[in-house]
Amino acid sequence: MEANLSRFLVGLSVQISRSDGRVHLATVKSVDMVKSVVMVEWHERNTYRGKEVEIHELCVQNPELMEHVMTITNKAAEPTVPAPEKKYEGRLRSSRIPAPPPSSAPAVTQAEESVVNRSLSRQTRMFQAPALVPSPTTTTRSKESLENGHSNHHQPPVPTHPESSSQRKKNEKKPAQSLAVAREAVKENDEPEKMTASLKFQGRRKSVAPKDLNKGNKRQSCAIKPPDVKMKKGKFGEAHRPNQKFYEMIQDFRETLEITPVSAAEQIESHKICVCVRKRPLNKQEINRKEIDVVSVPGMGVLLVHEPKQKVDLTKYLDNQVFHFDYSFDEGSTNDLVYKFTAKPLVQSIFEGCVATCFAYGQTGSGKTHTMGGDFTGKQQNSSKGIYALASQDVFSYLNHRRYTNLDLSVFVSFFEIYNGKVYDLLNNKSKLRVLEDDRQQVQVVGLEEVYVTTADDVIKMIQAGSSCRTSGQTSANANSSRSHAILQIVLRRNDRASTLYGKFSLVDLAGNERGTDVSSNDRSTLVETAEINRSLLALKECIRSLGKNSDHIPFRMSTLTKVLRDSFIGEKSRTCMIAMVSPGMSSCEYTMNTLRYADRVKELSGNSKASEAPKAQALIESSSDEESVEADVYDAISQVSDLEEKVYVELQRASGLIEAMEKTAYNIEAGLPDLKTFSQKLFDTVQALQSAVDQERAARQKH
Ligand SMILES: Nc1ncnc2c1ncn2[C@@H]1O[C@H](COP(=O)(O)OP(=O)(O)OP(=O)(O)O)[C@@H](O)[C@H]1O
Repeated sequence: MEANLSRFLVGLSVQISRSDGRVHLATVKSVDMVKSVVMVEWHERNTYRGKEVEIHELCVQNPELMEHVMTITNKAAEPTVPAPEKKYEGRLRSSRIPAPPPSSAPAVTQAEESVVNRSLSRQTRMFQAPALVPSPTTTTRSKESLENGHSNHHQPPVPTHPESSSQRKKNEKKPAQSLAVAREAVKENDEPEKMTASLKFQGRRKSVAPKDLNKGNKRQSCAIKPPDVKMKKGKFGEAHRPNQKFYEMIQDFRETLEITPVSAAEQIESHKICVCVRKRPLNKQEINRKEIDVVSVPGMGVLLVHEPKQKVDLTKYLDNQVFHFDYSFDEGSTNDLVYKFTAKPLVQSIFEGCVATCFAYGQTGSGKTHTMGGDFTGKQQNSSKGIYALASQDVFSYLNHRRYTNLDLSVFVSFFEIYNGKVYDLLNNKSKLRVLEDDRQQVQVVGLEEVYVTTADDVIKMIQAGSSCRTSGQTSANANSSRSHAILQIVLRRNDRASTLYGKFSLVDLAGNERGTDVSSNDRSTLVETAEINRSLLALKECIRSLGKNSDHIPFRMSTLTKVLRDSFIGEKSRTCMIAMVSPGMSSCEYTMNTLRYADRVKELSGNSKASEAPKAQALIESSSDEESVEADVYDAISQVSDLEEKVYVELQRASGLIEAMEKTAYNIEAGLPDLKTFSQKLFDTVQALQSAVDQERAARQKH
């Protein structure tokens, strides 16, 4: 039967429907009766793409086929099932995803095999399983990625285009292009002229607004009709993956993206303020929960969030938000690669006398500690693989470099944390320290241990000791790591009598921002903790923005964090880098958006960054339409309102703390009132007695 059906169907040109709603022609390449599907292929954007289509779905789409298929199916007398078509196994929808090697497949029954193939295919698309034999294009990319510092088993999910290298060269010349490519993808279904218009908008962040999705034909393809109209059945059924529809929409979207990951060979640009974003891979729990990955990193500083949304009429759609930073690192990027473009240039800057600061920002579990402190093998952290250690190694390389030896410098290290506005020394049994400011506005952390070090190993040992102290201390204090800021400072001092400060590098693992706007908790300590974190993160943002504006007013007194880092925000010699970490899962989408908005605001004024240059340059070339500039204005206004909201929120929290303190005082006064009354009565009695004694004395004198 399959042979007949194959003979009939293979090579036929048929209509297929995409999960984004498009219907177009494709050629049938093979038939798989076990799965009751056909594999179709079509040409799109200079490459061949593939997809599995269920036979019944094919018949619905191509009614003229129905009769023939029925005839052949009914005629099938022999129930023997030939070996399933292997050609496209593991490729599922994209013809560019590699197939698994036959030898690696375990011996399974046909039914099992079908299930195995399906789940493999699913994973392949998400995580590019390492066991798969790569196709020629993917092999090139894998090698290239490895060389570029991308770990093999975390290859980005979107395969490369055969023309990507030439395209990449083009992109290298035009940094803004990647954003354009992403936007093009966002609008892939627009008519060409609309698409051209859409590319003109080069704002920093762009939301493909849901309001537009169902306006006439415009971007209608991004929306899924409700089930009672005409809905494509999920390949694995909604029950198997809770958000199958969104998953398919995102996968289809990704097929249109061109990937240009950060390459280790790329030129590193020096920035006064550099803002990057790093996406971690889905973790085991998220994979077990069948969470979908809603973040795409096409590279060239671009990151997309596919925010799943649903209208009141149950229409599902993606609100695709585009963000543009100085660098965007995908889930395959190693700490080495991230380090190279973020902290490494800052290490060199401290040998030029700069005050450098590198921040890791993001929600709990997004990878801040992984990036700063080193990756984990089980529960063991490999401290030599984090930015702390990599920076320390480079500090000693530079120190011994002939270019800097005549500076006659020594290296000192301190490691402390800020929890609830208080500073604790992690190199001195977590002793509590005071922060003082002198007449010249110099801030001192009184008694902070500053240890002289001679090798990177010394620093790594101190990081390990400090981190363990931090963890155990927090357990006893009932606070977890994400609720405190940890700061490692590497200080260069001249070997003169005064041990003059020459350069300083602060590496900061910030408190998680995940509960930044959570006001549902009534627990007072949580509220105070949250208010403190909010205040410090808000203060940090304001200070970096002031640095970007070259403003004289740096609001560093707003929080202990910004107080102790005051030097970082002042003057020509300041260098700052923020790495915003994001978790890719759909359940983290809101936090991811908060993180990206925050980073976006930090970056906004960093005039020397690629991120802000791209739109400016583009604006010179293309005059944006009224609609676009209104959109940009609205976005700016929203950002300002959200900043104000944050400030109001912080002030409210502070006010509520003050009210509470006043209430406490009032209560104490009230509690002390009876005593006060008794005391005043006694005083009154004493005064009376004294008065009468005085009167008696006076009367006695008069008698005399
Ligand atoms: N880029 C990455 N690649 C692989 N695994 C990662 C990556 N980033 C984070 N992880 C893993 O995710 C988990 C959480 O990461 P991590 O502890 O660094 O998060 P965090 O943001 O520091 O959280 P917290 O604020 O709670 O301290 C760890 O098991 C870590 O190994």
